Amino acid sequence: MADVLTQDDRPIVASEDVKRVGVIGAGQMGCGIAQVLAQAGYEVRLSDVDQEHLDSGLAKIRKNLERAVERGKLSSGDKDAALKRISTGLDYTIFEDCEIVIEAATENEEIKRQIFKTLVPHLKPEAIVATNTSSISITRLASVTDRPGRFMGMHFMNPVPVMKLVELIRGIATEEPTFQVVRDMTMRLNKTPAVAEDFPAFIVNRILLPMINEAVYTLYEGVGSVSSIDTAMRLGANHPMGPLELADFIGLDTCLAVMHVLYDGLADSKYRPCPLLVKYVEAGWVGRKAGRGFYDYSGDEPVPTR
Ligand SMILES: CC(=O)CC(=O)SCCNC(=O)CCNC(=O)[C@H](O)C(C)(C)COP(=O)(O)OP(=O)(O)OC[C@H]1O[C@@H](n2cnc3c(N)ncnc32)[C@H](O)[C@@H]1OP(=O)(O)O
Ligand SMILES: NC(=O)C1=CN([C@@H]2O[C@H](COP(=O)(O)OP(=O)(O)OC[C@H]3O[C@@H](n4cnc5c(N)ncnc54)[C@H](OP(=O)(O)O)[C@@H]3O)[C@@H](O)[C@H]2O)C=CC1
Repeated sequence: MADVLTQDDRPIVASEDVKRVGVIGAGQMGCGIAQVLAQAGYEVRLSDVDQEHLDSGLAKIRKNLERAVERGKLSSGDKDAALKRISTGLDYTIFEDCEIVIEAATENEEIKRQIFKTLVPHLKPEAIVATNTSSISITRLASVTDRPGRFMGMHFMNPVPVMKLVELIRGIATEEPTFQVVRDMTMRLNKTPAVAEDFPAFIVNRILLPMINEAVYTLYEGVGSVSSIDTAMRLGANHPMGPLELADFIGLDTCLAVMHVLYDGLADSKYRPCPLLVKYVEAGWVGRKAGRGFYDYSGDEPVPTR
């Protein structure tokens, strides 16, 4: 532990002392984050509310690493070592020895607030808490913890092992040493940080999600079909995925949650979630992870639903 005192007079962990990192939520993001942490040499503690999610998450990480070995990007020994560094558990006692815990559970403020309240009594006093939220106020989330100075946003992009960016967001109370430690960790993960202020949806999603929402309006108003909209944006704007394909990839529940945060937080009607997006989420058609969104994923190839 470094001998650095900050506003709340407790020593804060130093970058070189960060060895054990917790991840809360074994969904697509939590598993991706756990994978890149383990590959970078951190001991990872991964938790979720559901043992099945932990089992399927670990299987997904194993598959990703095996694919990297097959493609000659990773040695078999490094794959085994990375897998060995990940342990799992259903309760927060697994985080007692962690220097940093990254929350990557469902994009729902109430769920996240509950997680942080339950989590902090289990942490070392000097531990840092980060959230991978796509949109929610870092300052508000920090305020439910006993350590707003040791709290910040660390927003990875999906798929985590491939995407180079991590948005770093300070809340109003985030202390500089916290920021430095999280930035150093971002670099060790071989990612590029971009600093964003604590405004609804930060930078990437402030720009990307209204574009996706507009694509859903374009579908809703019959301007184009699912495949024509996606083809238009892939070939016409050189996007690697069409906006509806990307929405399914992100999760329509997450897309809708981000639009709500933009609409509520910025009080501007241009962020109104498209009613068709709302309907798909209400139907449980939340994208790839549910087997159905703007595409149906039950067959060999995704089939457009409209
Ligand atoms: C919502 C938020 O809060 C913020 C966000 O994340 S917004 C979403 C941001 N992400 C994007 O915009 C992604 C857009 N899509 C893409 O960039 C690309 O389609 C893609 C990288 C996902 C796939 O690329 P592709 O060229 O079509 O596919 P493919 O050739 O199969 O894969 C390229 C590499 O990515 C890897 N990859 C693809 N999907 C992956 C996944 N889900 N997990 C891990 N690795 C993956 C592949 O293994 C492959 O690796 P190698 O080069 O080492 O072999
Ligand atoms: N999807 C994306 O492209 C991106 C998402 N993010 C953010 O990352 C976070 C996670 O998103 P993503 O991985 O896509 O979502 P997923 O739906 O894939 O995963 C969320 C996981 O969290 C679990 N969970 C729910 N409540 C709790 C809890 N109290 N404690 C622990 N785990 C819990 C869920 O379980 P169950 O399903 O049983 O509820 C699920 O396994 C969100 O904040 C999202 O905004 C950030 C960048 C990109």
